[in-house]
Amino acid sequence: MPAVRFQPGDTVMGRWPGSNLYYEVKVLRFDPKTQLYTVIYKDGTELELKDGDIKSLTGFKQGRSRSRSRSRSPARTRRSRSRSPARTVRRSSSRTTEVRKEKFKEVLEVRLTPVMYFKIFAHFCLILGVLFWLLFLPVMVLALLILCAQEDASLLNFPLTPPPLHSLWDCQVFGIVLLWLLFQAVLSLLPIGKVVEGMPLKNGKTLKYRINGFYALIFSAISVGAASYNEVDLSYIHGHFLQFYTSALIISILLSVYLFIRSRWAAVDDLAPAGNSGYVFYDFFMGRELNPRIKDFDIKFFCEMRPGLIGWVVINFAMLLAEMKHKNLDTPSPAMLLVNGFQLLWVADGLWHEEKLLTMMDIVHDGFGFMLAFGDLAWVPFTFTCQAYYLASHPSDLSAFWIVAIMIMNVVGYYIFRKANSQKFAFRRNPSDPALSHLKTIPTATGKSLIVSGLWGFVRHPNYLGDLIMALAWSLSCGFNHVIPYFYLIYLILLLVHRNARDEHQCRKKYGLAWGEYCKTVRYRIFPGIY
Ligand SMILES: NC(=O)c1ccc[n+]([C@@H]2O[C@H](COP(=O)([O-])OP(=O)(O)OC[C@H]3O[C@@H](n4cnc5c(N)ncnc54)[C@H](OP(=O)(O)O)[C@@H]3O)[C@@H](O)[C@H]2O)c1
Ligand SMILES: CC(C)CCC[C@@H](C)[C@H]1CC[C@H]2C3=C(CC[C@]12C)[C@@]1(C)CC[C@H](O)C(C)(C)[C@@H]1CC3
Repeated sequence: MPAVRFQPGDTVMGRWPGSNLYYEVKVLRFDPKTQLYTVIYKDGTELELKDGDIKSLTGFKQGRSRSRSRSRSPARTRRSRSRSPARTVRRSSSRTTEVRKEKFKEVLEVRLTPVMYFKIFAHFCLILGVLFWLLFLPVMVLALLILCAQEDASLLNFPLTPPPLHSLWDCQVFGIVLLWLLFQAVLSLLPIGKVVEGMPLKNGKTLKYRINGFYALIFSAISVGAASYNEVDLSYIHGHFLQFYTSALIISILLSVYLFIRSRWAAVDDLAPAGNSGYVFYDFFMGRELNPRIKDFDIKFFCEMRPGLIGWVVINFAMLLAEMKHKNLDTPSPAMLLVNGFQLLWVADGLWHEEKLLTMMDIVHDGFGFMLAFGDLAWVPFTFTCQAYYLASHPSDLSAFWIVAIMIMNVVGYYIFRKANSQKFAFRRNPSDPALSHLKTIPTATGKSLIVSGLWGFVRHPNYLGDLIMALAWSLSCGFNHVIPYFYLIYLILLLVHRNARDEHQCRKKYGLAWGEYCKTVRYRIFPGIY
């Protein structure tokens, strides 16, 4: 049994339930049976806290120099936090009521400052913003798909006539999507491929992941090929594309609700840094739990890499067959072949390097909520396929010159993307790797260094640049008749510019002056000479 660290009367720092905020509290007693401390906050609130939620004043002050957000009064920020079911709140005595009245007066006085008005306004905007994205994203994908299928796929055709609701639903399609998810889940659980450890979590532990994405791609390709060979008509996907989207959307909503509900029972250490504000819609959108798992099955890792990504290439193939069928072609058009080939390469590359995803912010930092569930299961397979969907019903006659130019562009983009990602990964794993000894570096106070030559000395995010060059090649394959095939490129520019800002903010915090020096040496973020 662990020793009792604190005695009645000790002043310590207690975590406010469901948040990462600590306040000064007094220990009232310790219950050896439940192993809980009863503590009293300055506003008279009595709570029972676990040992792990209490820090000594000295220990906390040392930690606080790292995190400055924890010294406010709980009464001022209580509305933004949720309560943990594991703990009980007791407020009873008249003394408590008196203290609370006093505190309420103080709170009102504080709230009436312009800063507090601004904060309330900012929170209000945040909730409105999240509600907007929750409704807007699914509708936008639907609009994109409707537009893509129209003979004249011009944006000028807005507003679109929405299809009748019942036409968006098909039980059989829903069943196929469920089967696809199940098939991919079974493949991911097969005892093939190595098992690796993820990055250390807040509590110092690591999770294990089975890396077999590339095998899953091969298995899926063989299964789809066999189905097609046995005259299963894959162009059915093209004919029922809206219904497929609706099914994926419904599943992503159900999954997000499940994730949100189960997060109520998650331990504090399992929660993501963002997504635990106490605002229901915001937390639902961002995701509360960092790595939700059912036994060893990691739901986030699975969704990020499997059903959507592999689904993307299967849908592309279905569009290729649909193009041949509808246009009575013996072979697919060159544009369709380019799009299929380029995107298959991108997906295969991602699955080949699946392990690297474990170090990315999506896995290490972001919670798994509606944004990623919808993103992985609906956004990726139904917007990333938009070029193939477009080509299935719109011609793009490419001259031999264009075909070669586009292929060169994709090769250049892929080279930059792969080389930059692999170089950084190898350098992080072993900075003294002899193969990287030619690279110039800047040391940082954390002990890690930053590469400042080669691709990482050209721009600060060469991997983003490579990705964008490839996206441009994919879009150019569809010609210049409509802007719709450029949707992916526009999305990627916005996403990567935002991601770059987020990443640079983190790096500035992590590396301080060294990051400043890196930015001075390598002036442009993504586009040389422009941004
Ligand atoms: N198609 C899509 O939808 C999509 C969306 C997002 C991302 N992506 C792709 O995913 C790939 C990974 O992107 P990511 O967003 O995870 O960012 P990333 O560029 O792979 O990682 C950024 C991190 O790299 C390290 N770093 C930065 N500059 C460095 C330098 N000069 N030397 C050494 N290390 C340095 C820093 O972390 P540490 O110092 O802590 O190691 C930084 O936080 C990219 O190729 C991107 O294009 C694709
Ligand atoms: C508007 C939204 C709903 C946006 C949703 C975005 C996410 C679906 C993407 C954000 C980062 C993306 C990403 C991959 C998949 C899609 C995202 C999660 C990725 C895992 C695909 C495989 C690649 O090789 C990759 C590892 C580079 C890539 C990383 C980023």
